[in-house]
Amino acid sequence: MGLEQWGASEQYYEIASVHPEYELGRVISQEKDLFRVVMDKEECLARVSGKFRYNVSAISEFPSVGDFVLVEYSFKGDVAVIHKVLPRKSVFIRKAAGKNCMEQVVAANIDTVFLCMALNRDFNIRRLERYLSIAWDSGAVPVIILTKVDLCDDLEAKRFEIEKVAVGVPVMETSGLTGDGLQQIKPYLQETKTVAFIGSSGVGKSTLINRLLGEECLKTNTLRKDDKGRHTTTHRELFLLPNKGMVIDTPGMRELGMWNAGEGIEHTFSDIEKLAEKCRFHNCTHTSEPGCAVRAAMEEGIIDEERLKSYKKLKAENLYMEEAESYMLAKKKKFKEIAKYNKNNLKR
Ligand SMILES: Nc1nc2c(ncn2[C@@H]2O[C@H](COP(=O)(O)OP(=O)(O)OP(=O)(O)O)[C@@H](O)[C@H]2O)c(=O)[nH]1
Ligand SMILES: [Zn+2]
Repeated sequence: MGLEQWGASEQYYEIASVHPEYELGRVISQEKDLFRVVMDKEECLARVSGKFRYNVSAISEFPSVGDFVLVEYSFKGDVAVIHKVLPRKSVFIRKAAGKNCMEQVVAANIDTVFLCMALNRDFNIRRLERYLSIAWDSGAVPVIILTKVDLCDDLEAKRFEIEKVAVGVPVMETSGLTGDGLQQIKPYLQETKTVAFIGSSGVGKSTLINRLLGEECLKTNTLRKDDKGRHTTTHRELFLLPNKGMVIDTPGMRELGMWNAGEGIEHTFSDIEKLAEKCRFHNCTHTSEPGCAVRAAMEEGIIDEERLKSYKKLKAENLYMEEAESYMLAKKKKFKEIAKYNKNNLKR
């Protein structure tokens, strides 16, 4: 079975066979510059090679949880060396938190991305549009998981709001407390498939995963717990569900900034995009131009004003980051940023 149970396909083995000096592996967790990698028969800790570090031209090129990599591995206990990250079939990227112009890979090679939002105060349709945009851009298939259904007393109203923004996306109502709705998640947990749980801190991602692990009869629960028996996710980690694929748990995110997610935004707001084709000016900003089909639709109540605002905001933010990045690349500042990232990551 080996690495196949961790999702390694024929294609990855083929690429690896060109480099017999290296072993194929998958990154299952990361702490600073140290990666835990599973291989066909063994597991090891690994760092990227100096050459890799030197040649990298974007921070997103560094290995991340879910990545398939080629490692140089000799003895158990030794820190192995990562030489290559294999092409990703999907990657969920956000702008790293803070004022910098850096991207952060949240998870790679995922099949389904569970966008988790709690049905209590965390509920925020505008944030969901943001998550959906990045998810559609990632190449993974988004599914919306509404959590803490036991705490919700206006389910109908919330369902109605979700329906307006999540066309064509499956929506599940769940409770990690009562176990409600868990059955709907199960069809996505399949051998060789990887799912990731993404959402704000405290929405109940780990509670759901714990339940899923429990119901899969995992004998030793590998999720770490703090002294209160509570689990707080501090870093991303990929878990194997026996015969039922893989799960990536991610720490809760406060900010989810756009990073080259233009196509995802277009997909998420395809209703507005379609209307925009009918605007008189092809570069219409849908603010005050005559013959604007988008504003007309808004005035008729077909499009929510808040949704239009959200669309414009995400587009502007995305464009700003794209421009900032090309400016940094042109001024070679991007490389300084990578060097700084390298330095910070090597500090222990
Ligand atoms: N009422 C209720 N509480 C829940 C439910 N799921 C989780 N909780 C509680 O919400 C808190 C946060 O749950 P976690 O599973 O740690 O949340 P998380 O999304 O993994 O949080 P981070 O690890 O910080 O990202 C805990 O106190 C849970 O007991 C639920 O369905 N209903
Ligand atoms: Zn317009």
